[in-house]
This record gives sequence, structure tokens and C-alpha cells, in this order.
Amino acid sequence: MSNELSLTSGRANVMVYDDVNKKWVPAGTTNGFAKVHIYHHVVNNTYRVVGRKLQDQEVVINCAILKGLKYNQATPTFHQWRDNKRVYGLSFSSVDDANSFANTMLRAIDNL
Ligand SMILES: CC(=O)N[C@@H](Cc1ccccc1Cl)C(=O)N1CCC[C@]12C=C[C@@H]1CC[C@@H](C(=O)N3CCC[C@@H]4C=C[C@H]5CC[C@@H](C(=O)O)N5C(=O)[C@H]43)N1C2=O
Repeated sequence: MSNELSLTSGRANVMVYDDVNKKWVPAGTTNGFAKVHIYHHVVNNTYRVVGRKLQDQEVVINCAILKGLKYNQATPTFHQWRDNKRVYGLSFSSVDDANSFANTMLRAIDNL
């Protein structure tokens, strides 16, 4: 990530929605908090969400933020969005982390 800037990071439990069983499942191999960043590749003007588990650095999310992304703040600490393959959910450890992440996410989408 040398050519990418971390614009914000927050602590969240990263989930993906299991459409078959209609339930949220941990995005990585185990449940647990991750440090979730929004990275900006300045030269390309692209953005992505990257999250690594606090415990073992496992990358549990690495997804592009594309133009027109609809970021749904379902509750003050649970935010979600879709890409063409899956639905992501971030269950933040605090409202402050959630707000900071959401503000940066909305600015990134606006800047695409
Ligand atoms: C048009 C569209 O795509 N709509 C999407 C949402 C969306 C809208 C606009 C843009 C993008 C998106 Cl993504 C949609 O509605 N989606 C996406 C997949 C899942 C879901 C569908 C059905 C279920 C019903 C209940 C609801 C749900 O999941 N929650 C309620 C609110 C918070 C509540 C919080 C936490 C999580 C932690 C585990 C579970 C629990 O608390 O135990 N849980 C919840 O229960 C959470 N659902 C959804 O969000």
C-alpha cells in the first residue's frame, strides 16, 4: 500500500451476507474485530476498503469503492453496501468510528 493513503480507519467486525441461508457471516475465517481502512490511490483517484483482523492481520475485506456506491447506515454502528458479488456489513465498535468511516466513505464516493 505504499502508493495509497489511508484516509480513515476504524475498528469493526466485518461481515458478509450469506444470501442462501439469509444470515450474516464473518468475512474472514473467524469472527472478531478488524482495523478497517479506506485507502486512496491518489494517482489513479481510486478508493478501496481494506480490513485486517487485529489478532492475526488476516485480510478480511479488500473491495473497491465504485462510483454510485450506495452506503447504507442501517444503524448508528452497523453500515452496509453491495458490490456485484456480495453484501458487506461493518459492525463498528463505536459510533465515533462509524461516523468517521461514513463521512470519509461518502466523500470518497462523491469524489469519483
Ligand atoms: C435493497 C437492499 O439491498 N437492501 C439491503 C440494505 C441496503 C440498502 C441500501 C443500500 C445497500 C444495502 Cl446493502 C438489505 O436490506 N440487506 C442486505 C442483505 C441483508 C439485508 C436484507 C435483509 C435483512 C433483514 C434485516 C436486515 C439486517 O440484516 N439488519 C437490520 C439492520 C441492521 C442489523 C444490524 C446488524 C446485523 C448483524 C447481524 C444481524 C443481527 O442484528 O443479528 N444484523 C441485522 O439483522 C441487520 N437485512 C438486511 O440488511
